[in-house]
Amino acid sequence: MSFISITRISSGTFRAQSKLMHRWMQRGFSNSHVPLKELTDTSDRHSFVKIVEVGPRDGLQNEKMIIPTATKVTLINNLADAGLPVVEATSFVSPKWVPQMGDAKQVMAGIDRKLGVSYPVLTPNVKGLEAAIAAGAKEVAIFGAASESFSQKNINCSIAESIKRFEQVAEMAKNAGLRIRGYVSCVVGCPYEGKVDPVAVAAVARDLVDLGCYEISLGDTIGVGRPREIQRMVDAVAKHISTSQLAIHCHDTYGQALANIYASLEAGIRVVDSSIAGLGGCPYAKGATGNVATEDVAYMLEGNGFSTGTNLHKLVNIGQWISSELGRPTGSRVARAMLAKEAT
Ligand SMILES: CC(C)(COP(=O)([O-])OP(=O)([O-])OC[C@H]1O[C@@H](n2cnc3c(N)ncnc32)[C@H](O)[C@@H]1OP(=O)([O-])[O-])[C@@H](O)C(=O)NCCC(=O)NCCSC(=O)C[C@@](C)(O)CC(=O)[O-]
Repeated sequence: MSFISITRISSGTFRAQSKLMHRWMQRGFSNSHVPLKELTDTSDRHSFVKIVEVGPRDGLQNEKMIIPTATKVTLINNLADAGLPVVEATSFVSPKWVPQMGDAKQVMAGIDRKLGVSYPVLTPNVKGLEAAIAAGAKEVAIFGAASESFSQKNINCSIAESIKRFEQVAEMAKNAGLRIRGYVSCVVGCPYEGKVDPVAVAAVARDLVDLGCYEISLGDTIGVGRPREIQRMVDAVAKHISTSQLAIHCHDTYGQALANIYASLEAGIRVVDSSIAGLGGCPYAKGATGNVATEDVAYMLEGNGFSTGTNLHKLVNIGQWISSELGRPTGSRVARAMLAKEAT
């Protein structure tokens, strides 16, 4: 298992980290359990962590009140301006299933496409893919699950059927020159089946890579995971897929998200999904709360020797704005703390 993506760090950093790895291996530790402090405590402390902002899609999809398209467009543009390299914009799913995403085409037509920023969209089937291509999407995401019941509830088919369906979507997407990201939901727990076997997660993740996904986002959909479970799960997946191709996607239902992200960093992951102001929840995962807040992730990473390319003050303001549009306080603890400090 590789502990860090060679492509994302300088060769000097890599050499320094390789030495550290070697030292730790000699002391009988596996490479996934080298203390993060030592991994990042090198001459070049700033290894980059890519934050994938999922607020406009995952964050808003569960909102009951239909949000104006113009608000969604402003949100996406502002998030890109705050330095986020990836802003998941919307999903081309059935509006009968997820009414909030019914304006996907209009959202894609309204946003500015900032150079260097990716705006992926979810496409569960060929119909969704065709609509996404027509709307000018350059990157799509297919989304499966490691739990049969969740797969049925979320996309109305079994895991095996979903992979078959995605085969066609992926083939068409590749032919159209699109990048494909893959999601695996319920990587530690399922709202219908309870605990999920890491082996099942690895199998779906491997299938998605075989279909051509460049990155697999491992989703703790209902936020039940704890650091050791997350680390065990990542280790199981990493037996089949390099950690340089993995992302972690944590919901914060039990308040474990940041700890789980930290555990994923220790396991070698360098891509983190998050949602501005902690918005979110999956319509087919009852009781699950929002994603981990982007502001909280950026604060933690930047304070631990990683760079994210984001502007925390801008993120806090955006989170505050969208939360007020939705009529609720921000779910970001960092934002609350910073705003309280500013107010004094
Ligand atoms: C997959 C389907 C479509 C199957 O749904 P189905 O009912 O089996 O599909 P169907 O092919 O029988 O079609 C039913 C109707 O939907 C239409 N339809 C069919 N497809 C589309 C489409 N793409 N766009 C627009 N319309 C569509 C289709 O045309 C038809 O319309 P009708 O003839 O009845 O008027 C449905 O189950 C669906 O849309 N599911 C999406 C659910 C969803 O979006 N869930 C949230 C995202 S996943 C998530 O949040 C987890 C994640 C990724 O964040 C990671 C994590 O946290 O774990």
